[in-house]
Amino acid sequence: MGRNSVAAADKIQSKMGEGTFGQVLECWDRERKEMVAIKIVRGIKKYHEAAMIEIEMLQQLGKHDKGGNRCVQIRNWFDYRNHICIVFEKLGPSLYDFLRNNNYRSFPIDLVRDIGRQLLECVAFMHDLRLIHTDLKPENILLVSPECVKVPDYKGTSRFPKGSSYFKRLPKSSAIKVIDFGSTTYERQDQTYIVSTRHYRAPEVILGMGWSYPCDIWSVGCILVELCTGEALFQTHENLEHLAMMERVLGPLHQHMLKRVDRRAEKYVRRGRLDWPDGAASRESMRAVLKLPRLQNLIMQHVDHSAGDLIHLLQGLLRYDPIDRLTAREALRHPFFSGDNKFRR
Ligand SMILES: Nc1ncnc2c1ncn2[C@@H]1O[C@H](COP(=O)(O)OP(=O)(O)OP(=O)(O)O)[C@@H](O)[C@H]1O
Repeated sequence: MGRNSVAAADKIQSKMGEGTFGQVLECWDRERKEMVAIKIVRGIKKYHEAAMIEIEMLQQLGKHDKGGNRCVQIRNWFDYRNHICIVFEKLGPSLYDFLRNNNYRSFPIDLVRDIGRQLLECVAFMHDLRLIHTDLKPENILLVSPECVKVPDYKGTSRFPKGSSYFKRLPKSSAIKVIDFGSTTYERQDQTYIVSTRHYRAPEVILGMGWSYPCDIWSVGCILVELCTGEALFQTHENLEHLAMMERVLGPLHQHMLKRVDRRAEKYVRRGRLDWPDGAASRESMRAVLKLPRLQNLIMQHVDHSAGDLIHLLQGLLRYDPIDRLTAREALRHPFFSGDNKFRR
C-alpha cells in the first residue's frame, strides 16, 4: 500500500490513545483533507507481528464490506523506521470512556438496543467470514461521533459522589464501530489458548475446553449488561472467583462442562461441582461474589421497560455451553430488537 512517509502527508494534531502496543495519534491527512487516527506500533517484534495480522484482518473485512459493516475502516498503512503505522478513519470516544466520563451512569434501554443491534451485526459479519474478534469490550467499541447531549437525570443520583450533576450526557448519535483486530483469528478446531480481556471472557475459555465463535457472543452479553448498569458485570482478576460470580448471576455451571475441563482448570472443580466457597482465596472474595444479584434482578433494577425481552436475550447470549449459546444472527432476530428506536445513527 501507498505512501511511506509520515511527514509527507500527515500533520499530527493530538494523542487519542496509548497502550502497550504504542500510541494512536489524531492527524490531518493533507492528501484526503480529512482527520484520521494513526496507530503507531512500537518497533518490537511481537507488536510488529500483531500489527501485520491486524492489517490483514482489516483488509479482509474492508474487502467484503458492502457498506456499514460496523468495523473501523483502514485508510492506509506504512512502515516508518520499523514502526508499523496504520491509518484509520477517525472515530469518537469508546463506550468505556463515555461511561467513565459520565460517572458510570447507565445508558437508556433504547440506546442499549441500538448499540446491541449494531454490535451483533458486526459480529455476524465477521463470523460469516469465519473470523472471531476474541477481544470485544467497551474499550474496543467507539462512537462514530464525539457529539453528545445533556439530559436531566434524577434517578439514582444518591449513588454518585456529592456534587455530581443532575444531568447526564448521552451520545447524540448511537452509531458505533468496532476497533482492535489485533487478536482476531480465523476459526480453527481446538483453539485452547487464553483469549479475551478478563471481564468479558467466556467460561469455555477459562475452563480450557476450546473456544470458537460463541466466545464473542458471551462478550456481547457482558457488554450489554454493562451498558444497562454502567459497571462491568464480572469485576474480578481470578478464575475461580470469576466462575463463582457466573454461578451467582446465572445459576450453577453444568456438570457435563465441569467434567470436560482441562488440566489447568481441574483445581477449580471438586466432586463434579465448582469448588466454592471452600476454594475461595479470602473472605473479601466471598463477599464480592455474594454481593452480585441474579441476572433478572440486576436488569430489573436498571431497566423499566422491555426488561423481560432483554433478560430473555441475555440468557441466550450468556448460556454456559457454547453449543447452546445464540449465534449473532439468531440474536438479531430476538424480539428485543423489534422494539421502537428513539436514537439516531
Ligand atoms: N479510529 C480511531 N479513532 C479514534 N480513536 C481511536 C481509533 N482507533 C483507536 N483509537 C483510540 O486508541 C486506543 C487504542 O487503540 P487500539 O485498541 O486499536 O489499540 P490496542 O493495540 O488494542 O491497545 P490495547 O490492546 O492495549 O487496548 C483506543 O482505545 C481508542 O481510544
